Amino acid sequence: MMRIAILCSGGDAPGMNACLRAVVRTASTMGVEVVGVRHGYQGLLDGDFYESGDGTGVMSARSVSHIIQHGGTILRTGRCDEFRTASGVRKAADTLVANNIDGLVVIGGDGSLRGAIELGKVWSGRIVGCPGTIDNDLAGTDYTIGFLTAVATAVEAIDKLRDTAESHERLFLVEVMGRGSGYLALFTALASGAEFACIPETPTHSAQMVSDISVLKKRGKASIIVVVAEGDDDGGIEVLRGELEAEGCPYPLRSVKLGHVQRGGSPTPADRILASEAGDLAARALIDGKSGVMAGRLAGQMQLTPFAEAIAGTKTVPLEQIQLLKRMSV
Ligand SMILES: Nc1ncnc2c1ncn2[C@@H]1O[C@H](COP(=O)(O)OP(=O)(O)OP(=O)(O)O)[C@@H](O)[C@H]1O
Ligand SMILES: O=P(O)(O)OC[C@H]1O[C@](O)(CO)[C@@H](O)[C@@H]1O
Repeated sequence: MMRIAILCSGGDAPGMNACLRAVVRTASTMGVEVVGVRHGYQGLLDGDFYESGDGTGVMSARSVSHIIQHGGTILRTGRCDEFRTASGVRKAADTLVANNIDGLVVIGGDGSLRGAIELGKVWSGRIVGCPGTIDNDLAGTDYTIGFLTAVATAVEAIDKLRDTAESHERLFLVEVMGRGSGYLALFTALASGAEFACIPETPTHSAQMVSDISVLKKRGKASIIVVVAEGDDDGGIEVLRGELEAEGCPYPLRSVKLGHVQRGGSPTPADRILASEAGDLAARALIDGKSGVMAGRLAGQMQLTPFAEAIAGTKTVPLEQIQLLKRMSV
């Protein structure tokens, strides 16, 4: 009987559970045993398996009942420094061999897929990835699992901040996550009606911003929301706040970091469906003999993309949406 393992790695993302459920159920239906690995790659180093009750670590279709709606991951996740070393990767491979594992599904972001590439160099088993990260920084999929939920969470927070901004006639700087990508900031800004998005992909000029903000003030805008990506080139939300103040920003300023709030919570239906489709495709592909590929959805079509292409950094925020935000902020 074929045996595959599954782990979640990197930051948790809403929909990881839905993806896990899909892998377990599709594989079980195809007569393949699924062993859950806890705490990401650290679990491979430690032989830390899902607590199945019988010591096998095997996840049945019932073990993933009613998790589709929950954020986080029942397998736990993690960032593992030892796995970044050659000896760590070797140790992980040894665990897989010792447990007769034929294939591995990795749910995680670009770092997790880099790790999968390294593992594939020393382990003869097959590896398939699913894009689980709120950053949306992987090519080979329009959206990563968790991204749209994180956008929804940030938008909900900004809707509340807008009430205060409007009542006090203030400008709020709101920092969102996204690591080196501006996707989360740009989509959050578009969906919340924010006036500006400061993202790593475009230069942030505080003097120009104050000039634009002053025009909006004259046009009668009571409040301004500026969404700032954590990876913005200007140096972060507090640096930008200081610059806007120094340049004579015509509104009183407040700054809010949304932080890890964006990572948690129940996945949206769109994320649950994407996660289910990706997990199902990953399981079928692995059982079919595929390896070194990530399951994603591009323009409505589920497809497999080689790891190297998925992490190549070729995915850029849509320029037309940057322009759309400008046209909406008048
Ligand atoms: N170059 C690499 N070689 C070996 N392992 C790696 C490499 N890069 C990352 N990893 C492993 O993958 C883990 C997860 O990577 P990382 O922390 O970058 O998160 P991620 O998968 O990009 O997810 P997220 O986008 O949510 O942060 C790392 O902690 C490490 O164990
Ligand atoms: O949870 P940690 O380890 O602090 O990592 C935070 C990072 O993880 C992410 O949430 C997901 O990659 C990034 O947006 C953020 O920069």
